[in-house]
Amino acid sequence: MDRAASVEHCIREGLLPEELCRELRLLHLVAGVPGYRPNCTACTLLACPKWGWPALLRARELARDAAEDFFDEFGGLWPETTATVCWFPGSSLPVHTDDCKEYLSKRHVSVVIWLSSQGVDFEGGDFFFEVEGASGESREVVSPRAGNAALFRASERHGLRTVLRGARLALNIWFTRDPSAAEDSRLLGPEGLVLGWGRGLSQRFFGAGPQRTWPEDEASGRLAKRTLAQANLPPRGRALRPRKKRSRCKEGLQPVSTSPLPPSRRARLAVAAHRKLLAVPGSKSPDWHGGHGHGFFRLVWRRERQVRAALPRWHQHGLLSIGPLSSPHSHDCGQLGGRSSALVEHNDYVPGLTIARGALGSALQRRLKKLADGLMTSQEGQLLNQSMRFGSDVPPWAYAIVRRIRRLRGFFTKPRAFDQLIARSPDSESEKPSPDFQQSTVEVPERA
Ligand SMILES: O=C(O)CCC(=O)C(=O)O
Ligand SMILES: [Fe+2]
Repeated sequence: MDRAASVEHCIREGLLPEELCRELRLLHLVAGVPGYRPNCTACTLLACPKWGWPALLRARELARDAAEDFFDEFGGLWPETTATVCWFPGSSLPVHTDDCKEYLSKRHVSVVIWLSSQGVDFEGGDFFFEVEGASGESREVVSPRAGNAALFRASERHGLRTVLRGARLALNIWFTRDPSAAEDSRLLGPEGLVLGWGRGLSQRFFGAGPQRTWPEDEASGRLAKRTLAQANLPPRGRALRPRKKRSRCKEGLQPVSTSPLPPSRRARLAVAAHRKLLAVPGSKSPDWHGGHGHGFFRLVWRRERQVRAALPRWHQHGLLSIGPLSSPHSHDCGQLGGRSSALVEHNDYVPGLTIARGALGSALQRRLKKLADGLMTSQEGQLLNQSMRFGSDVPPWAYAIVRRIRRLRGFFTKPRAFDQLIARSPDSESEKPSPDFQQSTVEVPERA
């Protein structure tokens, strides 16, 4: 019997080497922003600063090889979204499938690689598959360990039990069989160039999201220290010293804010991360003699140059499934004009919004339309029906639009981070709410 037809998932031990897990933990620490789910931070490949790309791309390739091998789809899977997600206490994910929405329907295979270990870095947070057997449904529970991975079809039912303590970090990679939905077209398209490459210095170090505006909180401080302790960085100053491990688990769930670190702390962490990532083993880097700031800037610049120079090579070797960097990304916008209302969807379970084209007055409308068109154009220039962005994939000005929508309508009952932007065409079929996700939808009437 065909293996793929009989076995739908597997756990691969040691898919990522410890060194790579460490790099990704550091990257998340520097570039993660609130998003994806309540009590989570996320860092997507699209919006992460480009010095983080090599680690993410390497991990992505290992995941792709493993998935193509296991599902016997050699050369057939394209990465659709790559993101690290950190689950803090109180976060969980009920039984779901990863293709349960229209805008997720291009996801065909899921790979989750854990970057931290249960019992060491966090408590709770078991991963499980819901498997159907002769005697009804049962759960196959997996204890996440750093470097191990779950490979499964996106249509398979699975979930994540509540995290009770610590920080549970994972790398999610969803694959599609449709190359036009591959994330690389966005990575090197105008959107990626704006988000991933960044303009100002701080964008280049931390990513383009709103991370600079969130205040510090205790949970991210703890995560920072633990991650740094695990990363074996040379201690430098107080912020980098590992803390004693906490011996007792706190009773019950601790509600936490998932705010990332303030700029000063992030800068120190970024410096530490770069020292680790860019250091040539066994040699003293002369770049550091100029002191922290100066040497750091030069290292970032050098890493960026390396990434930029490597892009054609990566592309040539099939690491990037896209056209040349300079390919024009244009299409006929005319057919999209004349929309009169926007659907703003407020989803109770997954915090976020769906924004369609139109409405909101002419200036915002133009910007929103531009964003939506950018998000909803495939590599071939075709318009997609829906598209989703979260965390720092959402440009800061789009956050401003959402704040304005909030003020305008006042329909948000709870303050929440706008961490997901779902742009979809008004022509797309309205989706049926999945039983796993509660939704409420609000029509925003056209403004005069
Ligand atoms: O982190 C995990 O173990 C699973 C996460 C998951 O299923 C998801 O994000 O869809
Ligand atoms: Fe999932």
